[in-house]
Amino acid sequence: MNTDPRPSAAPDFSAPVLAIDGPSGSGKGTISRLVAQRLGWHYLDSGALYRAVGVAAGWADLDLDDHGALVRCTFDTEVGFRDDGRGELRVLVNGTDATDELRTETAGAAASAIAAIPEVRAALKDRQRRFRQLPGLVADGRDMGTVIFPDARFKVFLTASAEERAQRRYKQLNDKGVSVTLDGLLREILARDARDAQRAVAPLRPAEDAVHIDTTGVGIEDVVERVLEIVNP
Ligand SMILES: Nc1ncnc2c1ncn2[C@@H]1O[C@H](COP(=O)(O)OP(=O)(O)O)[C@@H](O)[C@H]1O
Ligand SMILES: Nc1ccn([C@H]2C[C@H](O)[C@@H](COP(=O)(O)OP(=O)(O)O)O2)c(=O)n1
Repeated sequence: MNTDPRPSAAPDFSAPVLAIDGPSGSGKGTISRLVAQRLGWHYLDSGALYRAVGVAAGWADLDLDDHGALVRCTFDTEVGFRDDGRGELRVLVNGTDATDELRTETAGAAASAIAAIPEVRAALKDRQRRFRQLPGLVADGRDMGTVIFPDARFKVFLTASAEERAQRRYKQLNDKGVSVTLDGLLREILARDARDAQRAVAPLRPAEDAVHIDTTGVGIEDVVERVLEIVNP
C-alpha cells in the first residue's frame, strides 16, 4: 500500500481521486485500504490526522477548549504513515508509533471535538491534498468528496445502521482485548455522528454526486467489489 507519497511534494492534479466518506464504523478505512491495494493507488486516512492532533494535544495536556493552543498543536504535530507490510497502516505522531492509541474511542472523541475548529481544518487542508499523486489516491474521511477533493473523479458515501456500526466496533475492540460495552459504543457512535454532522465547517454529509452504499448486512469483499465497479465499470 502506498501510504505517504512524498509528503512535501505539490499535489498532482492529473491523479484520479476516489473519495470515500461516511460515519464511524461504516467501513471507510477497511474498504479504502483494500481498494487502494487492489488499484495500486495511494491511501489517505484523513481521520488519522485529526486523531493524531488529538493524541498530541493529550500528551501536551492541552485543554480541548483552548482553540489557540490546539491550532498551534496542529501546525507542530508531525504525522507519518507506514505500511507494516501486512496491509495495516502504522501511524507515527512526532516520530512515536501511536497506532494503537489513535484507534481508541477516546482519541476518536477528541478528534471529533478538535475537527470542529475551523482553523484546525484549514491547517490540515494542504497536508491532505499533497497525497494526491499518480497513479491515484483513495481518500477516506468525512469531507473528502465535499471539501478536500470536490473534483474527485469518483465519490462514495458509505453507511450502515448505527446498531451494526456499534457491533462492528465492539468486535474490533474486543478482538484487541479492549474492554467496552455495546451500549456505551452505540451511545458514543451516535454522539460522534451528531457532532460531525452538525458542525458548521465541513460537516459530515454526502457530496451531491456521491454514490451511496448501505453496507448493513453486506460483507467486506462485496463492498470492495461494488466500489471497484465504480472505478472500473
Ligand atoms: N461490510 C462490512 N461488514 C462487516 N464488517 C465490516 C464491514 N466493513 C467494515 N467492517 C469491520 O468494521 C470495523 C470498523 O471498520 P472501519 O473500516 O474501521 O470503519 P470506519 O473507518 O468507517 O470507522 C472493522 O473491524 C472492520 O473489519
Ligand atoms: N475528513 C475527516 C476525517 C475525520 N474527521 C473527524 C471526525 C471523526 O469523528 C474523527 C475521527 O475520524 P475517523 O475517520 O478516524 O473515525 P472513524 O474511523 O470513522 O471512527 O475525526 C473529520 O472531521 N474529517
